Amino acid sequence: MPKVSGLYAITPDTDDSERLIEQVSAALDGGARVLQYRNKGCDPVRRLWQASILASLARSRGALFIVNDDVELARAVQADGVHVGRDDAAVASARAALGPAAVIGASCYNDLALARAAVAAGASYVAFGAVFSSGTKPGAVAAPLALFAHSIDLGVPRVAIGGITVANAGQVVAAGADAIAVIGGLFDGDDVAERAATLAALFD
Ligand SMILES: Cc1ncc(COP(=O)(O)OP(=O)(O)O)c(N)n1
Ligand SMILES: Cc1ncsc1CCOP(=O)(O)O
Ligand SMILES: [Mg+2]
Repeated sequence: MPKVSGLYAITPDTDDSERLIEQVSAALDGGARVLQYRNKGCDPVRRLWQASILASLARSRGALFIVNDDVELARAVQADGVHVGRDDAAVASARAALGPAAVIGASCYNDLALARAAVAAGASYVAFGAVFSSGTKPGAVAAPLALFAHSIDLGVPRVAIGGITVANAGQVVAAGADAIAVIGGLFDGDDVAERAATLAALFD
Protein backbone atom coordinates (compact mmCIF):
# COMPACT_ATOMS: atom_id res chain seq x y z
CA MET A 1 0.00 0.00 0.00
CA PRO A 2 1.58 3.35 -1.01
CA LYS A 3 2.09 5.86 1.80
CA VAL A 4 0.12 9.07 2.11
CA SER A 5 2.51 11.64 0.67
CA GLY A 6 2.78 14.40 -1.90
CA LEU A 7 -0.25 16.01 -3.45
CA TYR A 8 -3.50 14.92 -1.76
CA ALA A 9 -6.43 16.10 -3.90
CA ILE A 10 -9.83 16.52 -2.26
CA THR A 11 -12.90 16.83 -4.44
CA PRO A 12 -14.99 20.00 -4.51
CA ASP A 13 -18.63 19.58 -3.53
CA THR A 14 -20.55 19.33 -6.80
CA ASP A 15 -23.51 17.63 -8.48
CA ASP A 16 -21.82 17.99 -11.87
CA SER A 17 -20.36 14.51 -12.11
CA GLU A 18 -19.04 14.91 -15.65
CA ARG A 19 -16.97 17.97 -14.76
CA LEU A 20 -15.87 16.35 -11.50
CA ILE A 21 -14.52 13.31 -13.34
CA GLU A 22 -12.68 15.53 -15.84
CA GLN A 23 -11.15 17.63 -13.09
CA VAL A 24 -10.12 14.65 -10.98
CA SER A 25 -8.64 12.98 -14.01
CA ALA A 26 -6.57 16.10 -14.66
CA ALA A 27 -5.41 16.21 -11.03
CA LEU A 28 -4.28 12.58 -11.26
CA ASP A 29 -2.57 13.27 -14.59
CA GLY A 30 -0.74 16.14 -12.90
CA GLY A 31 0.57 13.89 -10.14
CA ALA A 32 -1.91 13.70 -7.23
CA ARG A 33 -0.98 10.60 -5.20
CA VAL A 34 -4.03 10.54 -2.95
CA LEU A 35 -7.64 11.36 -3.83
CA GLN A 36 -10.32 12.03 -1.22
CA TYR A 37 -13.99 12.01 -2.18
CA ARG A 38 -15.56 14.77 -0.08
CA ASN A 39 -19.14 15.68 -0.83
CA LYS A 40 -21.35 17.20 1.81
CA GLY A 41 -24.24 18.11 -0.45
CA CYS A 42 -25.57 15.66 -2.96
CA ASP A 43 -28.04 12.84 -2.54
CA PRO A 44 -26.92 9.35 -1.47
CA VAL A 45 -27.45 7.76 -4.89
CA ARG A 46 -25.30 10.34 -6.65
CA ARG A 47 -22.69 10.13 -3.88
CA LEU A 48 -22.43 6.37 -4.33
CA TRP A 49 -22.16 6.77 -8.09
CA GLN A 50 -19.54 9.54 -7.93
CA ALA A 51 -17.52 7.64 -5.34
CA SER A 52 -17.57 4.43 -7.38
CA ILE A 53 -16.35 6.16 -10.53
CA LEU A 54 -13.65 8.09 -8.69
CA ALA A 55 -12.50 4.94 -6.88
CA SER A 56 -11.91 3.23 -10.23
CA LEU A 57 -10.20 6.30 -11.63
CA ALA A 58 -7.82 6.55 -8.67
CA ARG A 59 -7.11 2.82 -8.75
CA SER A 60 -6.32 2.92 -12.47
CA ARG A 61 -3.70 5.63 -11.82
CA GLY A 62 -2.15 4.02 -8.75
CA ALA A 63 -3.43 6.71 -6.39
CA LEU A 64 -4.91 6.02 -2.95
CA PHE A 65 -8.65 6.57 -2.71
CA ILE A 66 -10.08 7.84 0.57
CA VAL A 67 -13.71 8.67 1.40
CA ASN A 68 -14.43 11.59 3.72
CA ASP A 69 -16.66 11.08 6.79
CA ASP A 70 -18.56 7.99 5.64
CA VAL A 71 -17.23 4.58 6.67
CA GLU A 72 -20.11 2.73 4.99
CA LEU A 73 -19.55 4.50 1.67
CA ALA A 74 -15.83 3.71 1.91
CA ARG A 75 -16.68 0.06 2.38
CA ALA A 76 -19.28 0.07 -0.41
CA VAL A 77 -16.84 1.36 -3.04
CA GLN A 78 -13.87 -0.61 -1.68
CA ALA A 79 -11.94 2.57 -0.98
CA ASP A 80 -8.45 2.34 0.46
CA GLY A 81 -9.72 4.11 3.54
CA VAL A 82 -11.68 6.86 5.23
CA HIS A 83 -10.92 10.28 6.71
CA VAL A 84 -12.62 11.19 9.98
CA GLY A 85 -12.85 14.37 12.03
CA ARG A 86 -14.36 15.32 15.36
CA ASP A 87 -17.96 15.04 14.10
CA ASP A 88 -17.40 11.66 12.44
CA ALA A 89 -16.80 8.08 13.54
CA ALA A 90 -13.98 7.57 16.02
CA VAL A 91 -10.65 6.40 14.57
CA ALA A 92 -10.86 3.10 16.46
CA SER A 93 -14.33 2.31 15.16
CA ALA A 94 -13.35 3.21 11.57
CA ARG A 95 -10.34 0.91 11.96
CA ALA A 96 -12.53 -1.86 13.37
CA ALA A 97 -15.03 -1.46 10.51
CA LEU A 98 -12.52 -1.33 7.64
CA GLY A 99 -9.80 -3.63 8.93
CA PRO A 100 -6.06 -3.52 9.54
CA ALA A 101 -5.06 -2.74 5.94
CA ALA A 102 -7.30 0.33 5.61
CA VAL A 103 -5.89 3.85 5.53
CA ILE A 104 -7.55 5.76 8.36
CA GLY A 105 -6.94 9.52 8.38
CA ALA A 106 -7.73 11.74 11.34
CA SER A 107 -8.27 15.50 11.49
CA CYS A 108 -6.25 16.94 14.35
CA TYR A 109 -6.81 20.67 13.70
CA ASN A 110 -4.06 22.48 15.68
CA ASP A 111 -3.81 19.89 18.42
CA LEU A 112 -0.72 17.73 18.86
CA ALA A 113 -2.26 15.81 21.78
CA LEU A 114 -5.22 14.88 19.58
CA ALA A 115 -2.75 13.64 16.96
CA ARG A 116 -0.97 11.44 19.51
CA ALA A 117 -4.32 10.02 20.61
CA ALA A 118 -5.36 9.40 16.98
CA VAL A 119 -2.15 7.50 16.28
CA ALA A 120 -2.61 5.46 19.47
CA ALA A 121 -6.15 4.64 18.32
CA GLY A 122 -4.89 3.37 14.97
CA ALA A 123 -4.73 6.35 12.59
CA SER A 124 -2.58 5.81 9.49
CA TYR A 125 -2.03 9.54 9.03
CA VAL A 126 -3.01 12.77 10.73
CA ALA A 127 -4.03 16.12 9.25
CA PHE A 128 -3.34 19.58 10.69
CA GLY A 129 -5.13 22.69 9.49
CA ALA A 130 -6.27 25.08 8.40
CA VAL A 131 -2.71 26.22 7.76
CA PHE A 132 -4.02 29.23 5.78
CA SER A 133 -7.46 30.74 5.63
CA SER A 134 -9.74 28.53 3.58
CA GLY A 135 -12.42 29.71 1.17
CA THR A 136 -13.91 26.21 1.22
CA LYS A 137 -14.17 26.11 5.02
CA PRO A 138 -13.96 29.69 6.28
CA GLY A 139 -14.64 28.76 9.91
CA ALA A 140 -11.85 26.18 10.12
CA VAL A 141 -9.51 26.30 13.13
CA ALA A 142 -6.19 27.97 12.32
CA ALA A 143 -3.12 25.75 12.71
CA PRO A 144 0.49 27.01 12.77
CA LEU A 145 3.01 25.54 10.33
CA ALA A 146 5.34 24.96 13.30
CA LEU A 147 3.19 21.90 14.15
CA PHE A 148 5.02 19.99 11.43
CA ALA A 149 8.41 20.50 13.07
CA HIS A 150 6.93 19.42 16.41
CA SER A 151 5.25 16.27 15.17
CA ILE A 152 8.00 14.32 13.40
CA ASP A 153 8.02 11.73 16.20
CA LEU A 154 4.38 10.76 15.56
CA GLY A 155 5.64 8.12 13.15
CA VAL A 156 2.81 8.57 10.62
CA PRO A 157 2.50 10.94 7.65
CA ARG A 158 1.35 14.45 8.56
CA VAL A 159 -0.95 16.14 6.07
CA ALA A 160 -1.46 19.92 5.86
CA ILE A 161 -4.84 21.29 4.81
CA GLY A 162 -6.54 24.64 4.42
CA GLY A 163 -6.05 27.46 1.95
CA ILE A 164 -3.09 25.83 0.23
CA THR A 165 -2.33 27.21 -3.25
CA VAL A 166 0.49 27.17 -5.77
CA ALA A 167 1.62 30.47 -4.21
CA ASN A 168 1.99 29.27 -0.60
CA ALA A 169 2.48 25.48 -0.83
CA GLY A 170 6.28 25.80 -0.83
CA GLN A 171 6.15 27.15 2.75
CA VAL A 172 4.08 24.16 3.84
CA VAL A 173 6.47 21.63 2.34
CA ALA A 174 9.46 23.53 3.79
CA ALA A 175 7.75 23.37 7.21
CA GLY A 176 7.85 19.57 6.98
CA ALA A 177 4.39 18.44 5.87
CA ASP A 178 4.46 15.00 4.25
CA ALA A 179 1.43 15.79 2.09
CA ILE A 180 -0.66 18.80 1.11
CA ALA A 181 -4.43 18.39 0.90
CA VAL A 182 -5.97 20.87 -1.51
CA ILE A 183 -9.45 21.67 -2.77
CA GLY A 184 -9.85 25.24 -4.06
CA GLY A 185 -6.17 25.82 -4.86
CA LEU A 186 -6.34 22.83 -7.18
CA PHE A 187 -9.89 22.69 -8.54
CA ASP A 188 -10.95 26.34 -8.75
CA GLY A 189 -10.53 27.36 -12.38
CA ASP A 190 -9.04 25.65 -15.39
CA ASP A 191 -5.57 24.16 -15.80
CA VAL A 192 -6.05 21.64 -13.01
CA ALA A 193 -3.36 19.34 -14.44
CA GLU A 194 -0.84 22.17 -14.56
CA ARG A 195 -1.54 23.24 -10.97
CA ALA A 196 -1.39 19.62 -9.83
CA ALA A 197 1.98 19.17 -11.53
CA THR A 198 3.35 22.32 -9.87
CA LEU A 199 2.12 21.20 -6.44
CA ALA A 200 3.28 17.61 -6.88
CA ALA A 201 6.75 18.72 -8.02
CA LEU A 202 7.32 20.33 -4.60
CA PHE A 203 7.85 16.80 -3.24
CA ASP A 204 10.41 15.68 -5.87
C1 LIG B 1 -6.93 15.35 4.63
C2 LIG B 1 -8.06 15.99 5.37
N1 LIG B 1 -7.78 16.73 6.44
C3 LIG B 1 -8.77 17.31 7.13
C4 LIG B 1 -10.08 17.15 6.74
C5 LIG B 1 -11.21 17.76 7.51
O1 LIG B 1 -12.01 16.77 8.14
P1 LIG B 1 -13.18 17.25 9.15
O2 LIG B 1 -12.58 18.03 10.24
O3 LIG B 1 -13.99 16.06 9.50
O4 LIG B 1 -14.04 18.23 8.26
P2 LIG B 1 -14.87 17.90 6.93
O5 LIG B 1 -13.91 17.70 5.81
O6 LIG B 1 -15.67 16.65 7.17
O7 LIG B 1 -15.71 19.11 6.73
C6 LIG B 1 -10.32 16.37 5.60
N2 LIG B 1 -11.56 16.16 5.13
N3 LIG B 1 -9.30 15.80 4.93
C1 LIG C 1 -11.95 20.36 4.92
C2 LIG C 1 -11.09 21.39 5.50
N1 LIG C 1 -10.64 21.30 6.78
C3 LIG C 1 -9.86 22.32 7.16
S1 LIG C 1 -9.71 23.46 5.91
C4 LIG C 1 -10.66 22.52 4.86
C5 LIG C 1 -10.98 22.92 3.47
C6 LIG C 1 -9.81 22.80 2.55
O1 LIG C 1 -10.16 23.35 1.31
P1 LIG C 1 -9.27 24.44 0.60
O2 LIG C 1 -8.06 23.74 0.06
O3 LIG C 1 -10.14 24.94 -0.53
O4 LIG C 1 -8.96 25.51 1.58
MG1 LIG D 1 -15.47 15.10 8.55
